[in-house]
Amino acid sequence: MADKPLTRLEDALEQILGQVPVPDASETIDLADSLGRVLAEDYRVPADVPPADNSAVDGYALRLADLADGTPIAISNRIPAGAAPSALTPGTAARIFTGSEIPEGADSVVMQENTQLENGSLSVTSAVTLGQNIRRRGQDLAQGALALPAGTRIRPQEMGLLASIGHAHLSVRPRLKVAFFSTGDELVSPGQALGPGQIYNSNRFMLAGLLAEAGCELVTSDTLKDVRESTRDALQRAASGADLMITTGGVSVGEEDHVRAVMEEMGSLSLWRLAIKPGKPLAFGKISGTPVLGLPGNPGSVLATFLMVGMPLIRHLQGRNDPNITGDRVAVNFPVEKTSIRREFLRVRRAKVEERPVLEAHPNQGSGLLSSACWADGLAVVPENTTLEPGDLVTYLSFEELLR
Ligand SMILES: Nc1nc2c(c(=O)[nH]1)N[C@H]1C(S)=C(S)[C@@H](COP(=O)(O)OP(=O)(O)OC[C@H]3O[C@@H](n4cnc5c(N)ncnc54)[C@H](O)[C@@H]3O)O[C@H]1N2
Ligand code: MOO
Repeated sequence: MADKPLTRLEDALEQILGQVPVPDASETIDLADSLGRVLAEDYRVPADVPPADNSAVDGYALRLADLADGTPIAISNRIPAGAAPSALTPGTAARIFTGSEIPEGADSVVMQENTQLENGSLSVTSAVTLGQNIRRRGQDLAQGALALPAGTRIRPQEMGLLASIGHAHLSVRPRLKVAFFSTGDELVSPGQALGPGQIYNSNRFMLAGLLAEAGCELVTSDTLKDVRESTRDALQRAASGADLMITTGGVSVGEEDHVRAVMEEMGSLSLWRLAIKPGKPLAFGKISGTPVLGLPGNPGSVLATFLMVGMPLIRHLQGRNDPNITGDRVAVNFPVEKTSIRREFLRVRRAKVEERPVLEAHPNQGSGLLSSACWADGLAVVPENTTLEPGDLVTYLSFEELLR
């Protein structure tokens, strides 16, 4: 398998997503708890929002024609928000407030700053147009329209919108259950003293953060020794309780790289080695039917491969319908002098030079490093077999967009 050409990222994603059916389970939750969840069904609008024409300002509701001769008009009514107004007496105005329903017979609202009151009669001090300051019934959402389709990930604005159409409970996809394993004899948990040859396990914590941002439930987070049998046992045991398993490390070519070897041994390794940098040794397969994404061990590679491969897989498994991530085209302010057959993801930061956006690259792009990942706000995509000169445009993917 090592001799096979490296797989292009698009082909890898197509292969991975093609092997993984979207689960169709759902559960009912309170609207208040729905942030970050994914709608399991379409939500339609049961009744117009807003339910009636209402005022956009504090002022006076009147009939435009009654202003024609310029004489002041009497104020016949007062309509606080929440009241059901009676019809406007012809030739008069009604005191009205932002959000109050427009009384029948009124066709315009004048802001109170553009009026004068004298002896209880109203004069208008600026030009009025028909219908001004009236928010029409159904202008936000018309009855019967699709408010939000199944597959929508709920942000605060979706919570507000679902509340505005009266839903206290929602049908959502169950949170994706993810089992995570970091592998490596050298790994020690922060808080303990480092012995010779040891390093702190950073992937475990970075993955916990990434999975939380992605709205997943972390059902297992274990650290495995570089031992074939225990790696196999741990993955087999976790498979039944997880929708997805993610590992870091152990996917390269060394004899201590057991994750890939276990997948291979069990006949479930369907993808290995991608034409991306960092992240070449990424492996994908299934164990007891559960997808396993084997990310390389280097922490910089973990971040890039989680964002570029893990996130599309997670979105797919969550049944999400969001549009593809396209990024922005931004000029680089650095050269890339050496070509590579692997598409490269550089840790970059968006900056401005003479008011024009440019990308700066961190000088140290080593895949073992996280300092450059913390400095950066996104990834610049250098296509395969490409050199760049300052000023050339590349695709910039912000971490924010990638984790959406
Ligand atoms: N002969 C070859 N050697 C390597 C190749 C290759 O093609 N041929 N590929 C290199 C590339 S690229 C990568 S990436 C790494 C990936 O190797 P593994 O996925 O097997 O990862 P490990 O060897 O287990 O670890 C790599 C590196 O990352 C450190 N690490 C691992 N886990 C953690 C963790 N949880 N927290 C912090 N750091 C971690 C580990 O100590 C190693 O330094 O292989 C290259 N080699
Ligand atoms: O693929 Mo490795 O992640 O380049 O260092």
